[in-house]
Amino acid sequence: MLDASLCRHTLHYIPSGESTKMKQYEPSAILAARARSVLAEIQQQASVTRALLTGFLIYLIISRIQYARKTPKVASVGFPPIPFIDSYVAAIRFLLNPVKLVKEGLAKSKNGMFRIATLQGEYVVVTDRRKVAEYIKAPDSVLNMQEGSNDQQQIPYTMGYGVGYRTYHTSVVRGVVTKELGINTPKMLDEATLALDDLIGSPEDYTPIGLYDTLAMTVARVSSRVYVGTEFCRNQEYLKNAADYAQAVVISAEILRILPEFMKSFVTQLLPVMKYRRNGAKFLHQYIQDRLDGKVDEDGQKPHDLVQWLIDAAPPVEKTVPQLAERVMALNVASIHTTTMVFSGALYSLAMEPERYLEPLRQEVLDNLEDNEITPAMLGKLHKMDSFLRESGRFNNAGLLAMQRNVKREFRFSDGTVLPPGSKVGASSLILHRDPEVYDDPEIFDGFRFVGSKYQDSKETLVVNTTNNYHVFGHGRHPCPGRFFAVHEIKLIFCLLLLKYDIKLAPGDVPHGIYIATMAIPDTGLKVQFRARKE
Ligand code: HEM
Repeated sequence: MLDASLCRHTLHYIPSGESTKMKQYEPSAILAARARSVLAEIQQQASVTRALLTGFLIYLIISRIQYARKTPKVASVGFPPIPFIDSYVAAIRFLLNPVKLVKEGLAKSKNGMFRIATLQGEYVVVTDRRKVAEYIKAPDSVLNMQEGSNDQQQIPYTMGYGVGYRTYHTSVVRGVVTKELGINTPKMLDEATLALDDLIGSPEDYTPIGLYDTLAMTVARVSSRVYVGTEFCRNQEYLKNAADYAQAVVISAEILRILPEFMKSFVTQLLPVMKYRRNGAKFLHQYIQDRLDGKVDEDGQKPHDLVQWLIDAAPPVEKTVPQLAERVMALNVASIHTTTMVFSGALYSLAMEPERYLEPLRQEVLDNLEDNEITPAMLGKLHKMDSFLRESGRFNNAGLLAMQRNVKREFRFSDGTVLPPGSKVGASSLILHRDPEVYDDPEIFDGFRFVGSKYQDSKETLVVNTTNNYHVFGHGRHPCPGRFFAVHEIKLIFCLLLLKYDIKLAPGDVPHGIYIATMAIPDTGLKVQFRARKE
């Protein structure tokens, strides 16, 4: 066998046409020498192949060991028993059927935790409020929030390096943006009134209005009045660019997440998200430059708006026009669709049962007006509205993976379960917002659930107060600092809507919210019927 194959191999080197002739005169010693060299060559090739295969095998073993090291030992769902591709298959299964998998995980898990795979990596999903209470207290050196957000939204690429790593805007939002809410209320009311007049008008009969887009543009306009003043908040192109940018961030993050790190900067330049970011910077360029040059109000005072507050707080490296523009755009992302999703969920619930909720909510507003005016103080007295918004958040805005944290140093739960460095953890609001030990009849929407003797004076149950079982705004060390602004804005627009309109859904219409991976997305296409109220 060996000989025959050797001969075939030897003849291979003989030019065609001469083979028979040459073979006749070739002495056997030469043939043997050739055979030996070919054998050596084959042996060499075989050993190279063997070395390559061994190297590859070692690589697979090491990567599997590393994978096992950073994989918490908890139940898992969606993973087929096929090493190396199990995580990819599980991620695709999760993408196609996220709610089913989370419910399966809940049923399978013995300790309120299970593992899923997503396109952005594997996560331990916590479904027990006692476990949420444990992990949510951990410092960022152990369970890191910003890295979790950077992963989720690919912030350093989609919104800018500074936004991802120099997060001074968080204290601006927690501080001055919240403190100046009272002063800014008249401006916000003024802008909301104008926006609703423009977008809904005063229809005499019930008229279908696309709720999501109407609210998104109203929220964008009212927020922008506080962020960048009248020059931009009434500029439709600016508002649309800001709203579209937020959506582009979400879509671009999905694409970037699956790329290796070294390709991300380059690919980001080709994605639509950059177009919106550049447009935003063009719009705001002169406005920010004037402020950096020290421009003051007509009355000689420092202006009161987001641009000024950011300039006052920014570290020197961030005090440039492009970076400040980037930061304003990033806060638009944090504000517009988040607020719209929460608000639209509540209004759909109202429009589904107007006979149950419209009059009580409206009467509460009428009873609390101060000299016929909406004021910051009266907004604080609207307990039914507050309960309605909290219940809507509990029921309608329950994502599958809130409060995502990246594990930097080993974290050990009290039952001994370990989250190794490199792993990721989050909590499932869909399960925790419907915990029957905490909420009576959790599967029923009860708009006034948090009003009444049981909850009297209980600050724990205000819409802005986060708990282990209510995380529309997160919880723990990093609750959303913009929640006071967002809720204030929603309440004042809600008051105007209740005072101005009758609201209902057309017979047979129901909102169809969906889950895209871990996010709960409300119906963005449904039309709600509005009619100017006859007093
Ligand atoms: C209804 C509207 C809003 C919702 C549902 C919402 C929700 C959230 C959530 C879930 C988090 C992450 C919390 C965590 O992981 O524990 C967060 C963080 C944040 N939000 Fe909001 N948000 C809203 C409005 C706003 C607004 C209007 C602003 C700005 C004015 C804002 C600025 C921020 C910032 C800066 C963070 C990061 C906080 C940190 O790093 O500690 N949000 N928000």
